[in-house]
Order: sequence, then C-alpha cells, then structure tokens
Amino acid sequence: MSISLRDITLTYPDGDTTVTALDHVSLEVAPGELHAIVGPSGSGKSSLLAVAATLITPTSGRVRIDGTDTAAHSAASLARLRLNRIGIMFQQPNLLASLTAIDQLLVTAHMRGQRPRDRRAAARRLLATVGLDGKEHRRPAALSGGERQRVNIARALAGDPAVLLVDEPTAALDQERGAQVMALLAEVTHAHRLATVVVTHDTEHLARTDHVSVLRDGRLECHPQGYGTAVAQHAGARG
Ligand SMILES: Nc1ncnc2c1ncn2[C@@H]1O[C@H](COP(=O)(O)OP(=O)(O)OP(=O)(O)O)[C@@H](O)[C@H]1O
Repeated sequence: MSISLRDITLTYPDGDTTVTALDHVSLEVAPGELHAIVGPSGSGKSSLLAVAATLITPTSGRVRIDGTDTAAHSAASLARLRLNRIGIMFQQPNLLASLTAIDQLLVTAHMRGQRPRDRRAAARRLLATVGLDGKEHRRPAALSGGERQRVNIARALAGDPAVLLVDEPTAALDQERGAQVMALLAEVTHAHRLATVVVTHDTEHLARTDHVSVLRDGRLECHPQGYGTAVAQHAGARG
C-alpha cells in the first residue's frame, strides 16, 4: 500500500477540553487507486489529509507512506519524504503569478531533484497529459480557472511522487469543469500508478473514483459496494 493509516485518532485542545477530529480511522490506498473521502463540514476531512501528508502527527495510530513508517523519522527526513513522494493539491491552485505553466512544473521538479535534462521533457509531457499542449508558456492570468487547476494537477505530479493528496478540487469550478477535473484526476492516478486521496463535500463526480468513504464526526465508513451507497450515506449525514 502506498498510503496506510492504521487506527488513527487525532484530538485538538479546545479550551479546558479536547475535540476529537479523527476517531480510530483506518484507510489503505494502493498504487493506481483513487479514493474519495466525502463528509460534511467539520467531519475531519482536512485533518485526515494533514495526517496523511505527515503535516500533523496523530495522537495515536500509525501512518505509512510509500512503505515508510513515518513514526521512525525525524522532522527533516519527513520533510524530504513529503517533498519527494507526496504531491499535495490545495483547493486554490496557488500558482506563482510571474511563472509560465511549464516553469511552475520545473520549479517543483528541481526541488525534487529531478535531473535537469529530464525535467523539461517530463514537464511538457505532463502538461500535454492534462490537456495544456500549446499553453506551456502562458502565465496564470492568461489561463482559465479550469486550466489553472490542470496546471496545479501537473505540478503536483512533477518529479514523480507516489502519493497524491487533493483537497476539494472541484469547489471553485462549475459542474462541467468540475467533472473534467475529477476525470483527469482518475486518469493520472491510473496512468502514473498513484495512490490518490481526494477529500470533497461535492458528491456530483464520484463515479470516476475507485472507492468512496464517508467521514462523519471523525469516523470513517468505507463502502465497498460503491459510490451510490456512499452518496446516500453522505446525504443522510448532512440531513
Ligand atoms: N486547529 C484546531 N484546533 C481545534 N479544533 C480544530 C482544529 N482544526 C480542526 N478542528 C476541529 O476538528 C474537527 C474537524 O475539523 P476539520 O477541519 O478536519 O474538518 P473538515 O471536514 O475539513 O471541515 P471543513 O470542510 O469545514 O474544512 C472540527 O470539529 C473542527 O472544529
């Protein structure tokens, strides 16, 4: 498994008491698998992503990323693991305004230590994969919202990570562009054998995912029988 969360509990201090954001959560994601986590606001989605990204150490439980037991690592070696093996996509693309699409990818590939002569060709291939052939030299202001999200996806993949963690990728997009971005995430997950986790409260585009789990009050319920059940459960959780 590229992502293995075992029996994760995370509590935050809250005045004189604590809030349990994740309550004995277990999740396994294999290479080439797109796993969506749906849940209402406050259910623990961001906390789960932050734990999987090794940005927060859980109160208890075990996190393995790409075969590495994160508990055995120093802060510096976790930072290296994050940089080299984990692609993180935040809701807002956070692209650098002054850089062209290809340069956004080259910066990441450089930080990940990819050899200079491989970087440019790989960046071009990735931009073509996400449908931006011919737009490599455009800056963010000359791209649409959907295109910026595509650069965001390609940038997360620059340098060949094993794991992709995605926070609300469709939140700022209309239905059609949201569907396209989700389809693209499924495509790159399968093509690059990534272990991908997408957290979302948007249940419209789950058909493109391989697994759906529902997060409710910090507890994760897996639905092997498919996304339809998960959507019904999520609707129940909201109502
Ligand atoms: N830094 C923090 N300190 C205290 N409580 C926190 C902190 N971060 C999150 N929480 C609490 O933990 C619970 C889970 O929050 P989290 O942000 O992970 O949920 P979420 O599903 O991502 O919500 P949203 O969709 O609104 O971002 C909530 O009760 C929240 O108030």
